[in-house]
Amino acid sequence: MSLLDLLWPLYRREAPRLLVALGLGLVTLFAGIALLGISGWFLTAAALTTAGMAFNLFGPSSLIRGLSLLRILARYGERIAGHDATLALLAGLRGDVFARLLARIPLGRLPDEAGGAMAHGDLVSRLTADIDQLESLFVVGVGPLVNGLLAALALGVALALLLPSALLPVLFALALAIIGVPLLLLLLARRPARAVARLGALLRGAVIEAIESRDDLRAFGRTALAQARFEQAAVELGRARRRLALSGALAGAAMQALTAGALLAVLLLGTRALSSGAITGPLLVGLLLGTLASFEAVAAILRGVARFGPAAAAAERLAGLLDAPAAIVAEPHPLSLPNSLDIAFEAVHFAYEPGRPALSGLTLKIGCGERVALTGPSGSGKSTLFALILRLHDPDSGRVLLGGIDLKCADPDEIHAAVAVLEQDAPLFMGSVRDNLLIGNPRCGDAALWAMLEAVQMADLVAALPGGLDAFVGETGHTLSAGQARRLCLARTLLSPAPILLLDEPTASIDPALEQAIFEALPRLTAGRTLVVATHAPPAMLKDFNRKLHLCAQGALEIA
Ligand SMILES: Nc1ncnc2c1ncn2[C@@H]1O[C@H](COP(=O)(O)OP(=O)(O)OP(=O)(O)O)[C@@H](O)[C@H]1O
Repeated sequence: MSLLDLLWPLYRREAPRLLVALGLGLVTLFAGIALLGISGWFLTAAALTTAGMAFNLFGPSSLIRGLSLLRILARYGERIAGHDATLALLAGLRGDVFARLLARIPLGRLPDEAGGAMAHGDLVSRLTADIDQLESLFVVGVGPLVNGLLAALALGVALALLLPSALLPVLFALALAIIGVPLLLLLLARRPARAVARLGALLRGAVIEAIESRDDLRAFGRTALAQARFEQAAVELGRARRRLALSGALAGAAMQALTAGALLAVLLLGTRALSSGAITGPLLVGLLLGTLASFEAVAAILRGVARFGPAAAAAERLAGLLDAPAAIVAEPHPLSLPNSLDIAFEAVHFAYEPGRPALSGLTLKIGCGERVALTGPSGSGKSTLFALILRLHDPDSGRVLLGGIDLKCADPDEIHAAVAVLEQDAPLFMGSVRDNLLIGNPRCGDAALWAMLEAVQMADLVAALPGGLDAFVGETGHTLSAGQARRLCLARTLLSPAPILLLDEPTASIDPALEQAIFEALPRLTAGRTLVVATHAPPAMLKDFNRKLHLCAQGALEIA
């Protein structure tokens, strides 16, 4: 999908407001040109007219007042309509891109300049700064372009009627101003604009990385390294911005020179026409000021084009993101899952990267309602097995089935309703204890939440927090210890009504006494449901499980 495919429906939705903004922009522009032209003509005519001669002051002066008022009102309306529509457009675009991004996670390699998998900061950049850049596509792009073209047309018509001798040189200057200089600017700005977008993302990435790893950086005495990386990116960004500004300045100077050239042509050829009596003095002054105002409108195209470079670079980066293949493609006519959901792996091969299999030829079956402990050395594929049951990835070969249905044929929403997971690095979200628990089951009342907190030995702690269930646990749960955050995430998963529960290292960071208590509580908390726990806990703690599966590189070996 190209960015235009994404933008087009949004533009269509906002078309009425965008058209109003465009119309009001035109009124503003022509009121401005007429104001300048008529003022010049009026002042000159008034100066040339002797006091005793009849001169209608009232008509032109009220016209000037009227035009000034019209210009102010039209500009005000244009700003409101244009920005309103643009903000709605950006909000819609951000929502659409975010939804598409979620469908593509985990992202593979993208065709970005760095050539590697995308960093966290880069993704944030694409969703925020890059989308903001697209604002210029309408507000400083389309609007000024239409205005500039119409202003040039109006000037051409006025010259053709009133001063035909100046038409050709002014048209030449206009052609250069509308086509030549913007093209030159596009060419000059292309590379620095891309560099600015890329380095801006790098800088944001450096900040995010440094903040996330601040404690380790401090502990290892490597803060200077993070500082140096940030400064290096900032210096390079500064250089790219300077190159971008320089190309804009060069194009601006060229535009000024063209304006001066056109004014000179109108002045010289107009003076000649004045002496031959073809036009009057006030008309010449009016034409000169009209030329000035028209070139000002044309120069606005350049400002739009100057912003177009960064907007095009941002659009390229967004398109790169949107064109990434979806991690999972849903079946258009999925099969419904049955009530009895046994899990089966049939000769499953899966590798995150070619040549490095995470699961090779895995075959296993877990019956409905079974409690299974999954053990195995680090890297043997326990988390990968969970990811395949959730259909976060598809196997390279073989099949994963739920209730006899190949997951590739099932509805992803049904799979996710049937399977709840506690991931190894499950996050706590910004919000209260209650908000975090209700993610597992929004229908739970306070009594059920407290009962589950009791089961994971967190009730006393939460009761002691200011606000209890309403206590704020902060971004990534930083107000809790690692073990406490882990138990809150475990409670969240156990609250889910899903008939299959997958717990990946549920007792990581938890002391042995609590670990023992949690393993003892699991059969009661998960009664009647399928439970698979990936764990490195000692065998003595796993006595309540129906089966233990030991995973090794070649597949699953069952231990009695
Ligand atoms: N996102 C990923 N990209 C590339 N390789 C990965 C990714 N996640 C896991 N792997 C690789 O797949 C293999 C299986 O990893 P997995 O996390 O499933 O093992 P695990 O048994 O859960 O390990 P642990 O007990 O340490 O959690 C490992 O060799 C690992 O390096």
